[in-house]
Parts: sequence; C-alpha cells; structure tokens
Amino acid sequence: MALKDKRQIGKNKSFFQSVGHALEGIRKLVVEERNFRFDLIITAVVLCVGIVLNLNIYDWLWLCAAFFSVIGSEVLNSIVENVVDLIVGHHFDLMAKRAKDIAAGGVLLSAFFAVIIGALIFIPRIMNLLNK
Ligand SMILES: Nc1ncnc2c1ncn2[C@@H]1O[C@H](COP(=O)(O)OP(=O)(O)OP(=O)(O)O)[C@@H](O)[C@H]1O
Repeated sequence: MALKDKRQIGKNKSFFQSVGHALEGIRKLVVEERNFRFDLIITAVVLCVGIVLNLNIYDWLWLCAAFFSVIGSEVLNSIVENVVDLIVGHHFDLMAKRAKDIAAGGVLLSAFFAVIIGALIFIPRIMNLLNK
C-alpha cells in the first residue's frame, strides 16, 4: 500500500485499504507518542499481575474499560494536538493552548478513572496475599 496511495486524499477504495490506513495510524501512535507507549507498558504490567493473581471475568472487564478509556483519550489528545498544529503551526495561540490543555485534561481524567479501577481490584487482593 505504502507508495501507491501515499498522496491519496479521496475515500478508501476497499475495506482492506481502510484497515491498512487505520493500522498505519496505530503505528504512528506507537512510534511518535511517548505517553501512548507508556500506557502500553503499564497495560502489559497490569496484564501480567492480573494473570498471576488469577483475576475473575468481571475484574478483567473493568480493566478493559479502564484500558480503552485511557487509550481512547490518548488518541483524541493526539488528534487535537495534530489538528491544532496543522492550523496554527509553531505560533503561540491562546485557543490552541486551550484546546491542547483540555485534551490533556481528558487524558488525566481517564487515567484517574483507571487508577481507581486498578486500586479497587488490586489492593484487596494484595492485602489478602499479605495477610496469609
Ligand atoms: N501553539 C500553541 N500555542 C499555545 N500553547 C501551546 C501551543 N502548542 C502547545 N502549547 C502548550 O504546550 C502544551 C504541550 O503541547 P503539546 O500537547 O503539543 O505537547 P506534548 O508534549 O505532545 O503534550 P502531551 O504530553 O499531552 O502529549 C499544551 O498543553 C499547551 O499548553
């Protein structure tokens, strides 16, 4: 796909082309967004600890909700950053600051949600293990 549609501006011609562009978007997030990589590392650690602690299906469902909430807001934050940069370039602009700060606030709120979920799931189990 790479060279053939590098300068494509029209609609995708097939489902596979859509998926290819979506995967390219995810690759960009992983390669270019430090916070996105950090989220993936934290998720991998939580996954390992969850497997060791033998979490139940409801715990996993809540952890999935927390994961996708953080990832979703990271994606929105990246979109806002890119669109704002596209519009204002490297100029200081109060509306640009406002948009980027609000997007970053959204990430912080979802990270807060994830921390609460993680604490509610892991703290009682770890306390149980320590009390044994
Ligand atoms: N064009 C601009 N005009 C005014 N303020 C800006 C502009 N670009 C960035 N900022 C300020 O700098 C902050 C960081 O910018 P930016 O979000 O682009 O960097 P980042 O390191 O990718 O952020 P994040 O850690 O959220 O991914 C913004 O939240 C905003 O306060």
